[in-house]
Amino acid sequence: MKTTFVVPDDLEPARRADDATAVGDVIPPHNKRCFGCGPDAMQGLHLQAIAGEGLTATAVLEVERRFAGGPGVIHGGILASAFDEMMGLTNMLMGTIAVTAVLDVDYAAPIQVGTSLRMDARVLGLRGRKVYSEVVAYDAATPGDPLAGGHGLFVVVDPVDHFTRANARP
Ligand SMILES: CCCCCCCCCCCCCC(=O)SCCNC(=O)CCNC(=O)[C@H](O)C(C)(C)COP(=O)(O)OP(=O)(O)OC[C@H]1O[C@@H](n2cnc3c(N)ncnc32)[C@H](O)[C@@H]1OP(=O)(O)O
Repeated sequence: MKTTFVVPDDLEPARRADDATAVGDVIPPHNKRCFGCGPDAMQGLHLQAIAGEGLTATAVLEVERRFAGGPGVIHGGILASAFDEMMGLTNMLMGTIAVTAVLDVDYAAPIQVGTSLRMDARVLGLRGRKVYSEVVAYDAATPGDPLAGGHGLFVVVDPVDHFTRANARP
């Protein structure tokens, strides 16, 4: 995979919360109306990320026709949304809330509508409030070389303070 995103080589280790979603269970949606994971987001992705060992999670995105960009292939923004959500949900296994500051996507190959896309995400480590995460996507039916990959820099926030301030803006 190619990327210009720089992951510091001296990250602090991140730790799974004691009360994190059990391995094999679906990480609960953080907001029922979330475009990425919310069951009530009618036009959303409805991602269900299964918690893995440590700070990892996996989900499958059915690449529906409504997700098309170019003819027959996924829209780049939809893939970016799915990657953002996958890393955001995986970060929640730490028991903290972190919002995206930087999102980097490597669109290595076209992803066809009608296929199933497996996404494997993991937290790479921390630097103070900064969380570095990555995600890699494969064709779920014929795994081989990754079709795309992503990195994110997330910042841990106090969710009440963050979203109260965000919603108070005129
Ligand atoms: C109530 C429960 C609700 C639960 C909801 C769960 C939702 C979440 C689920 C997830 C859903 C999916 C996810 C979504 O979709 S989240 C939605 C999309 N993201 C946002 O809306 C975030 C908007 N941005 C902000 O609110 C602020 O800018 C944040 C909070 C990110 C930082 O502002 P804050 O004032 O707090 O902190 P700081 O500015 O001191 O920065 C802190 C550190 O970070 C470094 N830095 C910052 N930006 C950048 C950058 N661009 N490049 C490189 N570095 C950057 C900065 O240098 C500093 O580093 P250092 O100097 O310490 O080394």
